[in-house]
Amino acid sequence: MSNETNTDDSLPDEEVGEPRPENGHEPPGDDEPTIDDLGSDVEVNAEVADEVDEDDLLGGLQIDSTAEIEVPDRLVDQVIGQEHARDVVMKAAKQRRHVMMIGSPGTGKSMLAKAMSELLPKEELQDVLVYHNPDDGNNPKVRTVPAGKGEQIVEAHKEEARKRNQMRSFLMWIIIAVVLGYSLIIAGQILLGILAAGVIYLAFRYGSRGGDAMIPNLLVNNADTQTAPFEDATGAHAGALLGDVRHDPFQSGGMETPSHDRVEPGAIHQANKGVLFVDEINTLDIRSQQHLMTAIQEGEFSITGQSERSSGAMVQTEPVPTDFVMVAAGNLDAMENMHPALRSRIKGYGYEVYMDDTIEDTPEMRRKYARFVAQEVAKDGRLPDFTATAIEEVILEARRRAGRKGHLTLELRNLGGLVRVAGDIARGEDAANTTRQHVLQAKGRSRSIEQQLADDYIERRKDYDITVGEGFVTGRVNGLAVMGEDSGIVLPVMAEVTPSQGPGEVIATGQLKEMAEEAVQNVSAIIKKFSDEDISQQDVHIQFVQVGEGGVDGDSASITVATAVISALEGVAVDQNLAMTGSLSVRGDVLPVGGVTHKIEAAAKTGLDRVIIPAANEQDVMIEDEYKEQIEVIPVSHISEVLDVALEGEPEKDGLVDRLKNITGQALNKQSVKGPSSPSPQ
Ligand SMILES: Nc1ncnc2c1ncn2[C@@H]1O[C@H](COP(=O)(O)OP(=O)(O)OP(=O)(O)O)[C@@H](O)[C@H]1O
Repeated sequence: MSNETNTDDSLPDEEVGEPRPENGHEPPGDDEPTIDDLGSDVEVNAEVADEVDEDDLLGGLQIDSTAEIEVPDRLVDQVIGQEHARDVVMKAAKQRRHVMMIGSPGTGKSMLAKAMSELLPKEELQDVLVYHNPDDGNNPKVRTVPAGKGEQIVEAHKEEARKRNQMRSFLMWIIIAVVLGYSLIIAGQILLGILAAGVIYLAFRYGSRGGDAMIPNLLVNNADTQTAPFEDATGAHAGALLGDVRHDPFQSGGMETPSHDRVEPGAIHQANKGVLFVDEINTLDIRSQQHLMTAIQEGEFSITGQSERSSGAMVQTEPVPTDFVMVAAGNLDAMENMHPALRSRIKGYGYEVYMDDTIEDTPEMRRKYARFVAQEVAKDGRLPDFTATAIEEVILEARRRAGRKGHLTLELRNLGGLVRVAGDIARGEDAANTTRQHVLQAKGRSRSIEQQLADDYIERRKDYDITVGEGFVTGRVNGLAVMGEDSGIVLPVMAEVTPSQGPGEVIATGQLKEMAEEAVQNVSAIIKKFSDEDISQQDVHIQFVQVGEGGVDGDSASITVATAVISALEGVAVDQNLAMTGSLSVRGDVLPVGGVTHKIEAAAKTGLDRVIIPAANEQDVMIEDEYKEQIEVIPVSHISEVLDVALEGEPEKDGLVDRLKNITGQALNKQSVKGPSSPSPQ
């Protein structure tokens, strides 16, 4: 999904409420660049087949390795997918607007923010100097000059001070010579002469410090900056974000460091005329968020000591420019928990954009993924080039990780991790190229913590034979859940239905209570419709066996809970060689859930023979070849089909299960989509 504020070109600006200018930022003009005129149509610079075979994993690229793929110079051209975000970043760079990017980790938020800094005009960059204020030592003066001038000014002051010091030294030695000469030769007082010379020396030393105090402190130096600054203030403490004034242990008596020399810039000052990037913005403390807001609003922010007990707190500079464009990033939580006024400031004066997690799998896109592999190889600088088949394997993995038919994942940081591990393996073997074999090995090695935990969990369960049940058990169903982002796990659910003293209750523990209650409510509506039984008069106990290390996503276990409850209620046993995932609607429909591929693989790894998934998810199944032979996938669209597959034997005539199983009008769809068909109970 992609969504953004105020970027729909098809609407007139007034109608969409184009953001208002702030800090003298340019109002949007008609000549805004589009992606095309800023060079979005980046084609991989290698030979492409005249007629592209739709199934060609390289999208028609005719290459032997990544060495033949040219990587574009500009970061903005290296971004894969995220067309909306790219478009927004380009507009925002032109108009100097703030941007909020919300989306999954590793989808290119900081990359785009950095790309934005490359698009900002370099000519506007400034240096900032802090001067001693002779009228008020605690209120240093601030001056702004064009980039590169700051160093020259400081050098000129240093040169002047050097000359002054030379002059003073010269004068000092003459006076010392005169005093010593007079004392020794005329007065004959050696001791007094040496003492007087020492006093003169010290007086000159202290005196010269006043000259040093005139040298300004070059707070922000953009002399060698190639692009507009990019400052990452993620997780910065107040001093690093807002600037600070160091403590001075001497404070007075001639030994002190002048206050302007103790001033340190914050990220907001260093980002002046550039981009300030803040990831997980909600993790900044409220005071910092408020100050950030002031800096955005005023375009300048004085620096003061951040620690109240330090002498730096007495110092406050004149305002220092903070004319930056802010790119705030994070996931949905970050947006909800950020300071509301800061959020509305970004909203009112900028754009909001939701990052895509996946992108449509087209030949053009696959060519860009090939370029992505080349980019990662070039960025690392040490990895052997990837062969064409190695690139194909990475693209296959991008498909698999998308978890959505016809799409490729855009969580490219993780995919880049796979590229690096594969390259490192090849490098370790001194191979000339990274091959498909290396990528396959890397897939095994670059397992996330959750994956390792899940695999370990599956191994241990095998030891105790907890999950892989032979035969049929009443009230116990193998559910499936996802740990982290990419690891499935088998999660058995147990149900027991007992008569209640008062109104019935759903008794479930921990984080899953809510989900269990909803599942039981939905199944009780269905049960009521097909039998005289009212389970609201009974206590339903639900246990999720050994949950703890991971979580269950949303209501994906609700058909599992429903099946366990029906099984317990009717005393009909459930096939233990089967796992299931799916969300249950109040009408008994089985609705789609996330992570089906990982769940199916977990069931296969655990040794189960069959797995039920929602029919709507059938297209998302991208299981590895090795599991295809091991497990039969049964897509279903109604709870009646689930019961049909999962429950043992023929139901009692006209009983609840019989009625549920025979719901008319439901197209039963139980063919296997993957693997050999194995007998499934009808
Ligand atoms: N859309 C993309 N196109 C090309 N490379 C990408 C893309 N997204 C991520 N990458 C690769 O992943 C790396 C990390 O991405 P980036 O730091 O921009 O992610 P992020 O969205 O800011 O994540 P987080 O919020 O965790 O910081 C990039 O340096 C780049 O190599």
